[in-house]
Amino acid sequence: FTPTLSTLWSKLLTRRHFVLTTSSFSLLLPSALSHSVCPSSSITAKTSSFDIAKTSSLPASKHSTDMSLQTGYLNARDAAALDAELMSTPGFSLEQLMELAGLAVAEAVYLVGGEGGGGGRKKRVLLVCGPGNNGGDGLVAARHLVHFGFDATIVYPKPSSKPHFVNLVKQCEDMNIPVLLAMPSEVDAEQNKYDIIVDAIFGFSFDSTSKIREPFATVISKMIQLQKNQNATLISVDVPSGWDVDGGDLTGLNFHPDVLISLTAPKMSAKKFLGRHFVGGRFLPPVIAEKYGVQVSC
Ligand SMILES: NC(=O)C1=CN([C@@H]2O[C@H](COP(=O)(O)OP(=O)(O)OC[C@H]3O[C@@H](n4cnc5c(N)ncnc54)[C@H](O)[C@@H]3O)[C@@H](O)[C@H]2O)[C@H](O)CC1
Ligand SMILES: [K+]
Repeated sequence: FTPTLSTLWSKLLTRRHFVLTTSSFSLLLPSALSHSVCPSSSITAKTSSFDIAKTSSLPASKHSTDMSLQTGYLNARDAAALDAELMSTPGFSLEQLMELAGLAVAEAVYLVGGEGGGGGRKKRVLLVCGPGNNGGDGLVAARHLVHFGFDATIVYPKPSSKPHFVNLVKQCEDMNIPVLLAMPSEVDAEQNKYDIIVDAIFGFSFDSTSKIREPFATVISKMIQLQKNQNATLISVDVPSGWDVDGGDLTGLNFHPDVLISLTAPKMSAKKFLGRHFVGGRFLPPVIAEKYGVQVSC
C-alpha cells in the first residue's frame, strides 16, 4: 500500500485525532505539509518558502538584548524560557506541545522519505528516543509515521516512568511498533535495513559541559555507523544529539545528520548545520512569537 499524498490526506482527515490537530496547524489543504513544516533556507530553492536568513529583518525583541533573538535563532536559555512561557501564560499542556512537535517531525520525515521503500515494501524508520522530552517527540512521531504508511521501530534505552511517557509507549505498542531497549546490532540492521534514522535523543536541555553518559554515547556512535554503512538518512529532532545547543559540535563528535527539524524556532547551533533544514511546530501565538523574535509563517 503506497498512498498518494491526496489519498493520504483524505485518509488522515477521516481520523478524529487528526482533524483536531489540524485546527492548530491550519492543515486542511493538501499543501498543508509544506505549510506546517517549513523548509528553511538550506533546502533546495524549488521548495524553499521560509528563508531563515531573512528572519534577521525581524524587529529587535523586547525580551532581552541577546543578539540571538534578533536573528530568529534561540539560545538554549531562551528556548527553555519560551517553552515554560507556553505552558504558563496560554496554558498549553506538555502533552499538547509534544503532540504538535511529534506530528511536525513525522511530516518532515514524510517529506524527506517519500512514500515507499524499494520492491513495494514500506520505508523503514528507526526512531531513537532519549530520556527527556526530545525522546517524547520521537515516540509521538513514530505513531504518526505508521499512520502515514511507514514501518517504524523505536529504540528507547531509558524509558521514562512519567505517566505521559508510559502512555506514549503503550500507544505505540498498540500500533504494533516494536520498542527496543538497545540499538539493533549491525547484523540485525543488515537483515532489516533502515531507510531513515530519527535522532530524538537530546534536545535543548543537553548538557555539553559533561561527557555524553552511557548508554547514549554508544547509541550515538551506532547511529553514525548505520548512517555510514547502510546509507540511512539521519534526521535530528530540534538539535543534533551531542551538539552544544548554542555552539554546535564542540567536542568533535563527528555526528552529522542529513536533515534537521527545528521545533518552534532554530536553536543557535543550527547556524552550523549544513544539511536539509525544516522548521516545525509553528503554532506560536503572535504575542509570544514577537517577544522571542520567532517567525511563524512561511
Ligand atoms: N516548544 C517546543 O519546542 C517543544 C519542545 N519539546 C522538545 O523537548 C526538548 C527539550 O526537552 P527536555 O526534556 O527539556 O530535555 P532533552 O530532551 O533535551 O534532554 C534532557 C535529558 O537528557 C539528559 N542529559 C543531558 N545532558 C546529558 C549528557 N551530557 N549525557 C547524558 N544525558 C544527558 C538529562 O539528564 C535529561 O534526562 C526540545 O528540544 C524539543 O525536542 C517538547 O516536546 C515540548 C514542546
Ligand atoms: K535530537
